[in-house]
Amino acid sequence: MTIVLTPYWSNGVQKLKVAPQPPPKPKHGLTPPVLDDKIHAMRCLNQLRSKDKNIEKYIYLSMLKEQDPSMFYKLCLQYMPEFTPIIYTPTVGDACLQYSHIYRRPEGLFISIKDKGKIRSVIRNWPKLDEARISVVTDGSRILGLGDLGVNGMPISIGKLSLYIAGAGIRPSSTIPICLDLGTNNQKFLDDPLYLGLRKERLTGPEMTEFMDEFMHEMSVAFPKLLVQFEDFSTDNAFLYLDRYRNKYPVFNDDIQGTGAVVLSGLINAARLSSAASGQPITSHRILFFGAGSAGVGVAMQLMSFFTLNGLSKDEARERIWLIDSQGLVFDDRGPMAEHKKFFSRKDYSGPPITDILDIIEHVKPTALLGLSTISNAFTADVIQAMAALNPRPIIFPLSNPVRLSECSFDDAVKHTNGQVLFASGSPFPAVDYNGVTLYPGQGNNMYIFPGLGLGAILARATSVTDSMVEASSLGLAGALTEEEHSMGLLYPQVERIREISAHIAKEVIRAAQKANVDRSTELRSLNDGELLKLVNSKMWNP
Ligand SMILES: O=C([O-])CC(=O)C(=O)O
Ligand SMILES: [Mg+2]
Repeated sequence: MTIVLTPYWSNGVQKLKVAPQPPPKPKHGLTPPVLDDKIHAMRCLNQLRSKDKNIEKYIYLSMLKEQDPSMFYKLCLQYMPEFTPIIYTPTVGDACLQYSHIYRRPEGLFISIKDKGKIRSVIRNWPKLDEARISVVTDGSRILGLGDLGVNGMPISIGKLSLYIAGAGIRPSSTIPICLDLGTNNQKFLDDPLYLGLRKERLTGPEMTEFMDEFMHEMSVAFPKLLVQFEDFSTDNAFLYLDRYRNKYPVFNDDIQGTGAVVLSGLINAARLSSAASGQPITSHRILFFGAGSAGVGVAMQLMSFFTLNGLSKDEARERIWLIDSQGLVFDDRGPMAEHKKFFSRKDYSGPPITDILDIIEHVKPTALLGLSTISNAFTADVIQAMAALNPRPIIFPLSNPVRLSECSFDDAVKHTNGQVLFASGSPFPAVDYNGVTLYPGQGNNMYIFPGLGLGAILARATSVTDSMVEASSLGLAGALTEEEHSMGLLYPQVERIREISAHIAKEVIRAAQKANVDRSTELRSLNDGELLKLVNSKMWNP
């Protein structure tokens, strides 16, 4: 069947597909005599590759994106494994650290605490109100593992949205990077004359919540079709805002839910291989988290469904998970603790605190060790060997970003497990040759999830992003591996296939939205799976 749908980027008035207008051709004589598109792509690539510092590459690509977005996204799609570490993790981390120094021209929307009470008028200054579909919003309070970077957090919103455009075909003009300036507690920035944000201690408490309430309300009024992705808020606020707004507006938190979904997906594929080697049932996995912040607990929550999908009750699932924070194993009798840790705090242990990770491994006997601590090299040779002694194929996921904060390298994980490790990291590591075999690391980064999850939520015009939609994105990703990728021992699909993967995830997310009755594009319900996938693909913008 064919149906005519409102394009997802239109304002709803227009019912037919609108072909975007190509930019006017420059007049004769105003461009060089020979300017071939393919050769120009090579020229751009050569310029990129001639820079020896990654931050220089980042700056070059930012300029290219501004001056020639079509070329930028074309190259980005064609050279995904080369581009993502520059426009995204890990180089985007350096771009954030240095933002106030490398800044050239404004990009995105800045809303500061000084705008409280008049946020509406600031939002109204955004040039493309009708087209907005997705916004990535940060307050810079916990950028990657780099801490409070204040208004220097803007590049993270920009980087995530570049991946929405490249990876899920969201139209560039439909994206809004936002950085909220609520001050910063980063003294180095406060002392820096070049710092671009307010010189003010970071706002907390009721005034901060009032600001956020006003912001979210005005966003929903100005952009009725907008999905909001919260990014890199400090742990407490990440949970607070997700909880506060998730039933009111279409929002999700990438660090809690996106990371949770991507790790669940990798764990599903890793656990199959690990259980095949050990002969133990899938439900017997024991998962130890090193790090109990927003990402750690978000992932732990999502991993519950790994067990419940395999038949365990919620209580049984919770008992398969252990947390380590800065004081060691998290258990009830240890004393007061942050609210978000309580759910997984162990009730079955009441001895003296266990603080050493090796002692905790000895006590828990985990099959999987997940790092979300931002403590570089916390998984020492001893730790990795202890995991290998317990498991024929240990699952080790050092997930902290950027790469220098990773709990261990792929190389070390391979070496200390005699090549048996099932590995995924948050940031990219190179492949390793071990005994004549090339082993590939997984990249358990939420970049596999958020483009497809967002696209699905946008196309379904979901009123909220339900847990079932997030879970669908995760299962969609886990199921997206090809035969060849399985035979290579991969836990995640190859990133070159991002568009295909995002389309598949989006389709699953739309189905989940329909089941949960949160879809407003109800006309999509009558499509069969093939038709729905085709429709998703047809909605993608191509450079
Ligand atoms: O941006 C990334 O690479 C993943 C992420 O959300 C984070 O580390 O906060
Ligand atoms: Mg993040």
